[in-house]
Amino acid sequence: MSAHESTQESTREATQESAPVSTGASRASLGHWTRVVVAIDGPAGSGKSSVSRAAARALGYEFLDTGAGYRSLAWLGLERGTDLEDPEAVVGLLDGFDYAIGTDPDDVRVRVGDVDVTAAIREPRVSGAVSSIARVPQVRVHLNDLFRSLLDAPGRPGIVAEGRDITTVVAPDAPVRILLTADEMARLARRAGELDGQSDADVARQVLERDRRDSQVVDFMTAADGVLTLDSTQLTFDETIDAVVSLIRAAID
Ligand SMILES: Nc1ncnc2c1ncn2[C@@H]1O[C@H](COP(=O)(O)OP(=O)(O)OP(=O)(O)O)[C@@H](O)[C@H]1O
Ligand SMILES: Nc1ccn([C@@H]2O[C@H](COP(=O)(O)O)[C@@H](O)[C@H]2O)c(=O)n1
Repeated sequence: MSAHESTQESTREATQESAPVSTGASRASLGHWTRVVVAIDGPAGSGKSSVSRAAARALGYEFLDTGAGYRSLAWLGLERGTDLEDPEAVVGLLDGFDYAIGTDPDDVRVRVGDVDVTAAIREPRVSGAVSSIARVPQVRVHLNDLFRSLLDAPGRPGIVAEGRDITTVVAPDAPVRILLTADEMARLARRAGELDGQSDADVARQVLERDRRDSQVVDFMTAADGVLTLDSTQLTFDETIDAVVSLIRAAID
């Protein structure tokens, strides 16, 4: 049985459960983690961010959007007029990079220095530039250290972290690891019309190009050993949230 099939099976079983929310972790070992760490990866538009956030809310967990860290560094580079194709110049941005992100799923404001960049980091100019800084190894090491410290920080009994390499690099030993996928047409349809001022064709080009560049650095299209695959192509948004919550409950109850 492939990882994909076995996960669909476990998703089906888990979705049928109606167990109450549990914040304990009796079945899955937390390992060195101080709380339940849920790692979710996937390509652009798969629903990682919105689904992870809603799942965290449903479970009373925190939520960590790791892409916001990369986007914020790209935003800083654009503000300073840095050549983002020059790895040395990009590494220079890390010196004194004063970054903060909220992990309350109801308050995910993002700050760089004194500037609230929550909205700015979603602008197309940032989406178009972010892959250039994400390919610099020193950037990844720096941000991964930061992400790990947030995952292990005191707070709620669990945290859902989403990105591209959370299941494989940031927290390969997380008690729950999920690859959230959806086929290309579904992902593009979900993204279509989301970004003001851009045609659907431009949005599609941007999403596919970002995936192409990002997948040269980390593999987020296939599940690593032990990672559950959840294909949301045929699921509604609410069904996807339910499936993710059920997978988490099944793993920790
Ligand atoms: N199962 C689903 N069915 C329909 N729409 C969905 C589903 N999952 C997510 N969406 C919608 O798809 C859009 C993209 O979702 P989201 O921003 O969470 O994706 P993402 O994987 O985090 O993308 P990116 O990596 O580009 O930030 C959102 O409008 C979200 O509401
Ligand atoms: N774990 C991660 C998360 C993100 N990236 C890079 O950041 C970009 C923006 O991420 P979104 O989730 O907000 O779309 C993404 O395109 C990657 O370049 C990453 O490398 N690793």
